[in-house]
Amino acid sequence: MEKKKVVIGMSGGVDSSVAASLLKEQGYDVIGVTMQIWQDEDNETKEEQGGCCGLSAVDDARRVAETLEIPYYVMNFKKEFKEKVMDYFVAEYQQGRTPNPCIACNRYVKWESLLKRSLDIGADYIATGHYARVVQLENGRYTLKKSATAAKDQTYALYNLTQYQLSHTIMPVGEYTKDQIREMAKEINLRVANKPDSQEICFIPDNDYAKFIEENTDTKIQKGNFVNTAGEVVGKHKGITHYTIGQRKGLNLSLGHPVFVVEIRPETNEVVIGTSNEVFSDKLYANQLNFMSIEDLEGDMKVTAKIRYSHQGADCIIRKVGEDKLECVFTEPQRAITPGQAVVFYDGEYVVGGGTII
Ligand SMILES: Nc1ncnc2c1ncn2[C@@H]1O[C@H](COP(=O)(O)OP(=O)(O)OP(=O)(O)O)[C@@H](O)[C@H]1O
Repeated sequence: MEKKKVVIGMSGGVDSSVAASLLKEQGYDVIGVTMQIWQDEDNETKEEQGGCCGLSAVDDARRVAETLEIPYYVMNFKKEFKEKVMDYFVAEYQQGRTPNPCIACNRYVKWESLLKRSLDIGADYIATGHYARVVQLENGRYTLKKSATAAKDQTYALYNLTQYQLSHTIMPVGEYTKDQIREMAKEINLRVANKPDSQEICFIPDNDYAKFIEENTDTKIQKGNFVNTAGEVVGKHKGITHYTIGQRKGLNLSLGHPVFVVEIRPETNEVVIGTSNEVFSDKLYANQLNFMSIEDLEGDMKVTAKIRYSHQGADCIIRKVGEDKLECVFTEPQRAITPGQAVVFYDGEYVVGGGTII
């Protein structure tokens, strides 16, 4: 029988390198691909342009491919990444929301663009080093199951993959712990075995989001008022792009008690601050819905919801309140429900679906 062909996205890190090796062991015909996504053309030789797709990533990935004796290519996805990830990131902040660029990158760049190009060159699947497991349920639907190590689980950032995309996806490292993956990397003599995990947002290496936004927009970021929940002006803010819900640091307000951002109002350029109690809420609405384990939501459903990557999850009831809108009511109020972030629903270990908090 002819071997199934898999394109593995290689970022030069430990996880995707071991994923490539596991796929080879499992008998697939494996092709390594590194996507070039964000570095500036003029700066390609600069060391600090590393990221997950700079020169050192390509060098590392190429060496791993040589060690594993698999064909290796570098593909350019800068246009897709700029449009679907960087431009979206800037636009969302300007609208007073807090975006999640990794989720946009996963769906549109990794799964839409890379999957398409991979199928075009004759592949049957794409694979990544994400900590998650693709499973097909008894009802025939594909979904994601949390990774064996809860602490590394990345299903949150993958909730919006479609059924078609999931049916062409393999995530080989989801069954293992990070320690096991590092062990395997050593066994197969991968030089990248001790490489640290990648951090934060890849295209903003110094983590200064506001500076990045300012440099990537023609619209001038305007200073405005901090107001309290009673509507009184209590200070001046640096521009709404500097803030997110729940933020306490960097407000430069001394009101005699701790204050937090509770709302951002782009239409009036106001940042609303409140007490720690006012950052809590027991309800959210979401749109841009995508369901995995179920075809659609009918009636009420009891699930666990994660409202940000680092959230441990909370019990709630979800129900549709429009064609592309749902309401989620938590058993206990949750801190800092943030518009623009994803909310992902779980039934035990399995992803039910998710959406964008509005
Ligand atoms: N530039 C890229 N080119 C190809 N695939 C990529 C690229 N960046 C990320 N990926 C794929 O997405 C997966 C998850 O990426 P993420 O940034 O979350 O993890 P990572 O720490 O880079 O993982 P790794 O240890 O494999 O480097 C990677 O394991 C890899 O398969």
